[in-house]
This record gives sequence, C-alpha cells and structure tokens, in this order.
Amino acid sequence: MFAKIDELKQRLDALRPLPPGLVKNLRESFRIEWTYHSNAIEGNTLTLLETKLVIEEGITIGGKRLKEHLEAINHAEAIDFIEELVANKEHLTEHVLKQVHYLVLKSIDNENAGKYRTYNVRISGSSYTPPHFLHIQDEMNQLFSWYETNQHALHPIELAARFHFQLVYIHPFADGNGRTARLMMNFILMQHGYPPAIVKANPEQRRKYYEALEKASVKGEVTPFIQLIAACVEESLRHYLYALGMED
Ligand SMILES: Nc1ncnc2c1ncn2[C@@H]1O[C@H](COP(=O)(O)OP(=O)(O)OP(=O)(O)O)[C@@H](O)[C@H]1O
Repeated sequence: MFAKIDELKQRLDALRPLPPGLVKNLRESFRIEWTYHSNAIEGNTLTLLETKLVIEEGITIGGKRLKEHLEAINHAEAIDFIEELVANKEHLTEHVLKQVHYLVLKSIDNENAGKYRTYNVRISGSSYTPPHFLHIQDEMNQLFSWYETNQHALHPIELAARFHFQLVYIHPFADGNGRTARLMMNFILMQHGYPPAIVKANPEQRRKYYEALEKASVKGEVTPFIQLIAACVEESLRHYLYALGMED
C-alpha cells in the first residue's frame, strides 16, 4: 500500500539537508493550509486568505465571529507546539495529547480545554455512538498501550492513521476531537520525517473522509481510511518535491 510513498520519501530524503529558505517557505504555507482546512472541515468560515491574514498579520476579518479568529490562532499555535515537540524528539503521551487539545480550545472553551468529557456525545451525521464518558479513561489507556506496542511495528502512515481513527472513535473530548486527532496524526507523521497530511475541506474530500471514518467505526474496516490518509501524505510529498524542482 505504501510502495509509491516510500519511493517519494526516499527521493526527498536523498535531497536532505533541504535549503533552509525553502523549508521555511513550505512550513509557512503548510501551517496556513493545514489550519484553514482542518478548521473549515468543522464549519469555520474563514477563507484560506483570511486565515493567513489572521495568523500572520493579526488582522481581524469584518463579519466573522471572534471564535473563528481564535480557532485559527489556536490551531497555528498547536502546530508550532507540535513542531517543537518533533524538534526536541519528544514522545507521544497522554500529557502531550491533552496539551494539544488545550491549545485548540483555550479562550474558546476554557472549562473543557485539555480535559476529557464528562458527558455523552453523538457525532453529527454518523450512526456510530462513541463510548460512555465513564469508560473514556480505560479506552484511552488501551489506546496508549496499543501505541506503545505498535509504534515500531507498523508503517508510520498506518500508525498515524490508526491513531487518528481510534482517537475520534473514543471521542474523548467534548469538542475539538477532529482537529486534535488531525494534529496528533501529523505529529506522528512528522516524527517519522513525513510532511503533514492535509485532509481538504472541499465537499468531495470532506465526504470521503467522513465516509471512511464511518466505515471504520461501524464495520471495523479501517483500510479505506488508511488509504485516504496515505493519498494525503503522497500529495504533501509531491508538494515538497515540486518545490525542489523534482516533480511537475
Ligand atoms: N463515523 C465516525 N466515526 C468516528 N469519527 C468520526 C466519524 N465521523 C466523523 N468523525 C470524526 O469526528 C470529528 C467531528 O467530531 P465532532 O462533530 O464531535 O466535532 P468536535 O468534537 O467538535 O471536533 P472538531 O470540531 O475539531 O472536529 C470529525 O472531524 C472526524 O474526525
């Protein structure tokens, strides 16, 4: 499933160290795109350009809610935090997960930021119901022990996609599950030297993303979701290679 991606990754790795100016440029564009798409998937109405203006220039957009501005700023900060973790070779732990979730929700919902939910939730548009809130800690312990056991055995893309799926399957937070899951998935990918996977907010990809998660949740078939994430990683790798003049 990952042969093409492994080949692209090898081509990219052969070009390392990458020119610092190019890395900075790509980092900035990924930071905006990832923030824009991840927030737009959940209904944030800022455009890509508005997201850039809010994040990079601190400009407020007339007619857009304060919450939408905070979501953009918080998400960009969460990416910075993850990049720092990767640079410092920090491990993925429950503490890190809660820190990331805190950054996503701070100043928007301080009561729930960085904390597991204390009530039951539904996922809108899905027939799957996440576990009772009283089981969350147990389920999360199992997720982290699964991660410990599998982190060196699975291909990094499968590891990252499965971690994302299992996190939204448990849906441990009152809000911000999707954004946090995509941040954690990309943390794993970046730890392994991959660029982040950006699930696009356009109606077609959003629908495919939701359908793949529904298939995984309801039927236990996770492969289509792993394939979807693999396609997103491939697109990001091609973006890097294109910037280096190695891809059309
Ligand atoms: N059938 C499904 N099974 C498991 N997870 C799903 C399913 N459908 C969607 N999801 C995940 O749930 C997320 C949305 O969850 P929810 O509507 O509860 O929003 P949230 O918790 O506020 O998080 P966010 O707003 O960041 O997505 C989606 O982004 C997706 O990752």
